[in-house]
Amino acid sequence: MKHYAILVDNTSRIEKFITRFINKNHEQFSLLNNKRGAIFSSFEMERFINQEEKYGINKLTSSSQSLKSLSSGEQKKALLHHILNQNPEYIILNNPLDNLDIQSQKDLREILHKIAETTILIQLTNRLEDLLSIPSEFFTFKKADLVQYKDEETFISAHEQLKSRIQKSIPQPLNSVEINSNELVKFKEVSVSFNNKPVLKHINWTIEKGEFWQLIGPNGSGKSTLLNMISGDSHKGYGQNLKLFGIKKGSGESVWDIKKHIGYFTPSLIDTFKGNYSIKNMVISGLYDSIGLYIKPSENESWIAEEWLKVIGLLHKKDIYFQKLSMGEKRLVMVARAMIKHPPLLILDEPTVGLDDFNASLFTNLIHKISKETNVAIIYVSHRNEAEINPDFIYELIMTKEGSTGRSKN
Ligand SMILES: Nc1ncnc2c1ncn2[C@@H]1O[C@H](COP(=O)(O)OP(=O)(O)OP(=O)(O)O)[C@@H](O)[C@H]1O
Repeated sequence: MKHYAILVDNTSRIEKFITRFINKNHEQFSLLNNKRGAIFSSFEMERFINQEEKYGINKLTSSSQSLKSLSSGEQKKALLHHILNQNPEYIILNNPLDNLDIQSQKDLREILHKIAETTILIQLTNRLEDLLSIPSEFFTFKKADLVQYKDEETFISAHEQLKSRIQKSIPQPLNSVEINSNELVKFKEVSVSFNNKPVLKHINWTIEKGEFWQLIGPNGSGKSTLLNMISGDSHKGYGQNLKLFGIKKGSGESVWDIKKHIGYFTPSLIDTFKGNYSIKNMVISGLYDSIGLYIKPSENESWIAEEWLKVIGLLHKKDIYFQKLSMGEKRLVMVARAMIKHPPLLILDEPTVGLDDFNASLFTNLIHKISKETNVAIIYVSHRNEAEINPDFIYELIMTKEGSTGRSKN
């Protein structure tokens, strides 16, 4: 049985490619047109979440917890379970390993190996390191062009060196944000549960100025829950022994007081910027923590935004609408926007998910430079060990039945 690997990048029209399978009019894969297929993809997950929100139908789990509130890894596992139950004749796997913890990645590779005996697998991946060992046919799909390689060796050697570097130094801020406390975040004996399900147990974690932390832990261990308590998006931080920038959470500060000290980026944040904003104005809006820019920027603000655009290599596109950029370019702009004021704390939640090798190397090189050239503290969450990411410390969540406990490591 033949299996297929297709290397995609951030220019690939993946949705269109997949739609052809759904509509059963794929010229290159016409042998699948009369077979029953399934799609393991974040697009498909979004479809199930929308269905639940609009019609209250949850086809993926039997639990009362909403699909949307499942962690990203839990969502993927629920979708996989649903697909396998349907015994499809072929499965399209769109970046199947993204969002999964290390053990779950291993488990998924094994499961796919087993079902490959009876099910045709078509793996779309934007990271070469994620290639499954099963495929016998190798392609690239860039923009809308599908190109086949004669064998695996030719395919791998054609794509190994996709790396990029940022040459310019990180610009200094126009004004520095003053914080009196050296301790930016301090969790002391913090425990959290959702509907009586314990998630975090006795968390003690202190982040000081300028420190670079990677937060790790299995799917569902509470990483995003911890970050949401810091960034102000979760009420779970109130009534707890949690200090942010030297002030106890819940002692009268507004969400905006906290947000102005934090730069935050997670890929889903991009969806909140739907208006027609030029990328230069997008970067400037980071000075105001606003979505869109409602004032005429000063000369200095305009200058510093252009300095940032030079760093990320997009000055020539400064007047282009953000919506028109590629996925990799959008993420660089979002980091420039988060960093323009040099917030004391930069939070990055699975920032490279969905990026191709070239854009992931550019993105992680930018994070590396920020950590070396500024005094901004960073919390970085990822299941991948990206080459450029060298944190000073690791905070690891270890799952137990009573909730995850945490430990710090250098
Ligand atoms: N609003 C909610 N209601 C119920 N349970 C929730 C809610 N939000 C989160 N949870 C649960 O809390 C646990 C921790 O979720 P969280 O998203 O913090 O995990 P995570 O470590 O970020 O996981 P992943 O690596 O998969 O992204 C999960 O089991 C999740 O289902």
